[in-house]
Amino acid sequence: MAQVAGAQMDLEEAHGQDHGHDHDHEHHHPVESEQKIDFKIKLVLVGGMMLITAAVARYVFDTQIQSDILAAIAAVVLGGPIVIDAFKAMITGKCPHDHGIEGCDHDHDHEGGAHMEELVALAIIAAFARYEYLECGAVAFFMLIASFIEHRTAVGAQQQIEALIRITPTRARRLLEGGGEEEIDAAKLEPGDMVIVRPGDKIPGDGTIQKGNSAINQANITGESVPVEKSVGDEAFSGTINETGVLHIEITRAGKDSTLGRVQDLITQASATKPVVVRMLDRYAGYYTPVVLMIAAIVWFFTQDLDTCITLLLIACPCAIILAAPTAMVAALSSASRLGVYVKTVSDLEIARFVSAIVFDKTGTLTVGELNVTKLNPAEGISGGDLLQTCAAAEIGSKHPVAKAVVRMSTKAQLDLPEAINFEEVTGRGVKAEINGHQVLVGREAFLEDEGIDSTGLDMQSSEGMSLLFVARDGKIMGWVGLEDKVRAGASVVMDELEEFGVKRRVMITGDRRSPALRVAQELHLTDFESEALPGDKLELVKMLKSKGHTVAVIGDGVNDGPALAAGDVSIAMGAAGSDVAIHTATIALMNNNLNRIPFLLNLSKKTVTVIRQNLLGTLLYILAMVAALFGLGIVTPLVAAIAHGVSSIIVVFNSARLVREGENVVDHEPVESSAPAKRKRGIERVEKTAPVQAVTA
Ligand SMILES: Nc1ncnc2c1ncn2[C@@H]1O[C@H](COP(=O)(O)OP(=O)(O)OP(=O)(O)O)[C@@H](O)[C@H]1O
Ligand SMILES: [Zn+2]
Repeated sequence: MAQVAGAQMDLEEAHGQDHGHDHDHEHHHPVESEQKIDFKIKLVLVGGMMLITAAVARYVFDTQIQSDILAAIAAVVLGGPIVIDAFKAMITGKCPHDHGIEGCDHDHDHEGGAHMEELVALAIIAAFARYEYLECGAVAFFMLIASFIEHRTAVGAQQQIEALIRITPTRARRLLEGGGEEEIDAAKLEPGDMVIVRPGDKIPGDGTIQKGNSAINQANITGESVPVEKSVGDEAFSGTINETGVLHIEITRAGKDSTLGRVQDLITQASATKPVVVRMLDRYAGYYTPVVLMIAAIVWFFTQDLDTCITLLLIACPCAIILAAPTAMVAALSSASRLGVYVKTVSDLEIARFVSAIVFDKTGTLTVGELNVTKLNPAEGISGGDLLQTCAAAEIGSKHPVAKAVVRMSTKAQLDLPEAINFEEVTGRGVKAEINGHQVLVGREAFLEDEGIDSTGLDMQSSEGMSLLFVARDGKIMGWVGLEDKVRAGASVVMDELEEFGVKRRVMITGDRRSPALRVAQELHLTDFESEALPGDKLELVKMLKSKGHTVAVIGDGVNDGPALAAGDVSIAMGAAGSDVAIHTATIALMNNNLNRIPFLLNLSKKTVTVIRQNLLGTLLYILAMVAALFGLGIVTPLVAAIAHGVSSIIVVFNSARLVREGENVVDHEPVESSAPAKRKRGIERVEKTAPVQAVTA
């Protein structure tokens, strides 16, 4: 009980952060279902009271007539809707157990072909026909209670979708060109609009901060508990909460196109997909009801005892079986999304527990991806300033982390950058541009070599552990720029957890040089690494690992690694918030950059499957025990069966709800952790002796 309440609190909290003006909005679907559920609650309360009164009346009065009249009314009040729903379902072929999501066709798919209320409806009718009103009412009562609990707990798919709809911003304050501001519907925002967001307000769309700085609580989207400091030039996401400062934001994406909109799509899609077990059950579902009815008919033929038949129908009603997998899946999806992990189809969640090899990208995945220029090594006759200036001028058009680092450094050094023309970027290799009439090349050593540039004369002594950019002008080498990156905080802990989980090969592949790659590989206890890789090599690596029988997960930032991501059995895009590519190419979108979400995901997968198995096995045992008790001992009556039926569904729902709490102990690390360069070299030696790291190709 407490667990489920806790989960609901989380959802509620997300709602509670709605400061002020967002409250009075209307969303037709949740409102509709709320009404339905409210009505059901009243029904259950009224009916339940009458039943209890009827049961008491049976003992108080000498005759049974008073009790019977009350019980009959209760039976009609409680059982009526169930019988009507079941009839409707039989006629339309739709599952009566709708989750209240309007226009969501997947509902009846969800429950498969087994219309779980048909058998109960039949039992209700049979009991009513035999004047067993009290039993009849009790059956319906427990049935309603069970379905009510399913709806109310966080296990209801709808709960999760509702929570996301609640965080959708509804109002925005748009800045007018002539000064001043107007309040408009957030849905009416368009790219290019400038909005003002005050502390406590929700950010109405994705956009870039143009003025001000603030701490932004992004927990809604990225699952990071700690607010993120943002200032001019940073990206802000729809539905996140501005905590401290006043911001002017230029909208880049609004409504459905925003990160929030995409996340909502992902959740809706994911809860419409089916786990493998359910697909299997579906195949036989169509036969289930007829078979049970036949058995009941045979039993009746031999025993002539309608009570036994009614009891049998109740025992055989597969509510708990039908709830077993979907409730667990939805609970797991919801705890994943709380940590910023969005799974597109539930089968990915099932596969994740088998992962035995993981391929990581280096830059931006295992490392922070924010490089720093730490050394300039100009060739003879070239000044350091000239080298950096030329390099930065050529790189200004590139979005690669190395390019950003070089440009940032040149700004710091207050260099004026001449304009580059005929800029061209060769993916994973480097850039070409014309600067002040000179042909400039910047990139990896092999890139310059291919262009016929000789870099052998350069001093390479101090390049150990650094990423290098080689710069050439008019066919002559100018020198290299040395850059360094930091390994992500907590990455080595994550690697240890992965090893413990059974991920035998933890492989890094990078386009970078061998020396910095080796450094990262050793620092993180990776099993293999491949350096100086070309974009196509990632795909080859994934294929190779698969051919060795591994279930492979690929983790990247979605840039340049689309094919490799697509080839993985599971693919995870890191830092997917704000990146359309990443959300589209990967099967799992990780909205933040915390590597600790990976072991969490693998463990969640394992636990989810365990919970599903517990649910199924437990239910089967319960059914067998009930059947044995019915025929062997004759101690099971319709009333007992009705209670047991409701209880079994409730147990399944609560067991699944345990998954909602998964990941509550996942802590986010401080964003940056650095290893002091001086210690590093000695470190390498030590690690090498204890944990040999081999190149993949070897
Ligand atoms: N815009 C660029 N300017 C200069 N060099 C580049 C550029 N893009 C790529 N390179 C060179 O090509 C190499 C490989 O780039 P790539 O993007 O494939 O990998 P990476 O960023 O080094 O690492 P990872 O593969 O781990 O993300 C880089 O290390 C760099 O030397
Ligand atoms: Zn049932």
